[in-house]
Amino acid sequence: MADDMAPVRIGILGMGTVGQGTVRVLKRNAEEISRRVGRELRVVHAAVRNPTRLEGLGLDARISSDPWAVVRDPEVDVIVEVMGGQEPALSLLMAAVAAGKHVVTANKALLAEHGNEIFAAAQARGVMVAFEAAVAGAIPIIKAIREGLAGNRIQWLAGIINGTSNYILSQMFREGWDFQQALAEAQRLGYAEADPGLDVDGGDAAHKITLMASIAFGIPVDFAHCHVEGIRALERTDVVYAAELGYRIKLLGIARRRADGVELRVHPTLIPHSHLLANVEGPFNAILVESDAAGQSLYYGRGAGGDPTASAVVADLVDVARTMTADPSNRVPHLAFQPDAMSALPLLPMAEVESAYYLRIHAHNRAGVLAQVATMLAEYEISIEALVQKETPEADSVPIVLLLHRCREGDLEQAIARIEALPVVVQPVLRLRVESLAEG
Ligand SMILES: NC(=O)c1ccc[n+]([C@@H]2O[C@H](COP(=O)([O-])OP(=O)(O)OC[C@H]3O[C@@H](n4cnc5c(N)ncnc54)[C@H](O)[C@@H]3O)[C@@H](O)[C@H]2O)c1
Ligand SMILES: N[C@@H](CCO)C(=O)O
Ligand code: NA
Repeated sequence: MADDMAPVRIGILGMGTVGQGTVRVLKRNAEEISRRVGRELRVVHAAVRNPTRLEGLGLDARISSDPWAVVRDPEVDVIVEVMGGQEPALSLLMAAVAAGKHVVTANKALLAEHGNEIFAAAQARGVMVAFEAAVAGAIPIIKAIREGLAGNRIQWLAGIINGTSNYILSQMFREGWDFQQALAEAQRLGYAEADPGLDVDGGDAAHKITLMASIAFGIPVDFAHCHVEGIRALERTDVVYAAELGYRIKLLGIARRRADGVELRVHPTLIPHSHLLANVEGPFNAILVESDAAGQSLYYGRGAGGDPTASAVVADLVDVARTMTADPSNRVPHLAFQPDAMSALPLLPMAEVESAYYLRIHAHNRAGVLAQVATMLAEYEISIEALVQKETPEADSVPIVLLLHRCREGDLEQAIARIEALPVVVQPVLRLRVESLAEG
C-alpha cells in the first residue's frame, strides 16, 4: 500500500465467537488503536454463514456467504481467518498468501498440521502469517518467546494451555460439577472448540505446545510426533489422593530440549499444590518458560473466549499494519503510540488516588479511644471493614489495627492528621494501602 494514512482494509473469514469478538474490540477501541498504528483498521468484508450473527454488532462492511469472495476481494489487504478447521481454511489461507495478503489466524489446528508449508509460502511471497491468538488466547506468549526471550537459549516450557479442560477440572473438582455439565458450560461460554474432543482429549493443547516448541527451539512444526493424553480418565479419587500427597492435577503441555532431542507431550500432570501453576483456574492459561539468561518466567491470562482471543487477533493486526508503512521510524513508536497522537491526560496527585487501607494506631489504653477514631473517620465518610485490638491490660499504649473500605487518599490523610492530634494517640499512624487486584 502506498498511502501511509489510508485505512488498513481487513477481511474476516468466520463470524463466530472470535470473529464477533474481533469486530467488537476493533470498534470499541478504534480510537486507541488508530493512535497506536497511525491509521484506521477497518473491516471491509466478512464471510458469514449465518447473517443473524451480525445483529447488534454494528458492522458496516460487505457481507458474503462465500469466504472465497473475501479472499479474492482486491479491496482487502489483510485476511483474518477465524473459521477454524482444516479445509477450506487451508486453501483460503494459501490463496490469500499467494495474492500477497497478510494473514492473521487463530487456527492452531491448521498451523500445527500445515504450518511448515504455510510459513514457507508466506516467506516466499513476503507476507506475514501472524498467530498470537492461536496459542493461549490473550497471553502474548508468541511475542514473549519470539521477541522478549530472543537472547536466551530456552530449555523447556510447561503450560496450562487449554482453557476448556482447565475449566472442566476446576468446576469438577472444586465445585463438584459432573463432566458433562462442566463441558456444556464451557461450550456455552465460547471456550470450547467446534469439536470439543480436541479440548478434553488433549489435541488442542498438543497443537499449541507443538507451535511453541517450534518457536522456542527453532524446529519444524511436527504435530504428528507429539504425545497426547487428555483428561477423560481422571476421577475424583485421583484428585483426592493427589491432594493428600500435596499435589494438584493439571493438563500440561510440555516441551523440553535435551542433548539428544526434544520431548513434546500433553498429559494430566501432578504439580505441587503451592506452585503458581497449580492455582491457575477456570479458563485461565499460564505458561512457565525456563531459559538460560532470564531463568524462569511465567505468563498468565485468559486463554479462551471471544474478547480475550480477539485481543490477540487485534494485536497481530496492529503488528501487520505497522509493517505496511513506508517510514520505518513509524513502525513501532518508542512509546507505543504515534508521536503525534500522544494525549495530554494529567498524572493524578496521590490525594486523588482511591484505595482501601490498613491503619496501625498506637493510643493510650483508655476507654472510648476507638469511638473517637471511628467518629473522625466517619466525618470523612470512611468506613471500617475490620478491626483488631489486642487485650494488653498492663501496657501503657495499645495498637489498634483497622482495615478501611476504599476511600480517597486525600480524605484519609485529613482524617489521619486529626487522629494523630488526639491526646490519646501516642505516635504517628502507620498507613498502608490495600489492593484487591481483582478484575475491573
Ligand atoms: N473460542 C476461543 O476461545 C478460541 C480461542 C483461540 C483460538 N480459537 C480458534 O479460532 C477459530 C474460530 O473459533 P470460534 O470459537 O470463533 O469458532 P466458532 O465456531 O464460534 O466460529 C467459526 C465461524 O466460522 C464459520 N465458518 C466455518 N466455516 C465456514 C465457511 N466455509 N464459510 C463461512 N463461514 C464459515 C462458522 O459458521 C462459525 O460462525 C478456530 O480456529 C479456533 O480454534 C478459538
Ligand atoms: N478451545 C480452546 C480455545 C483457545 O485456544 C481452549 O479451550 O483453550
Ligand atoms: Na496468545
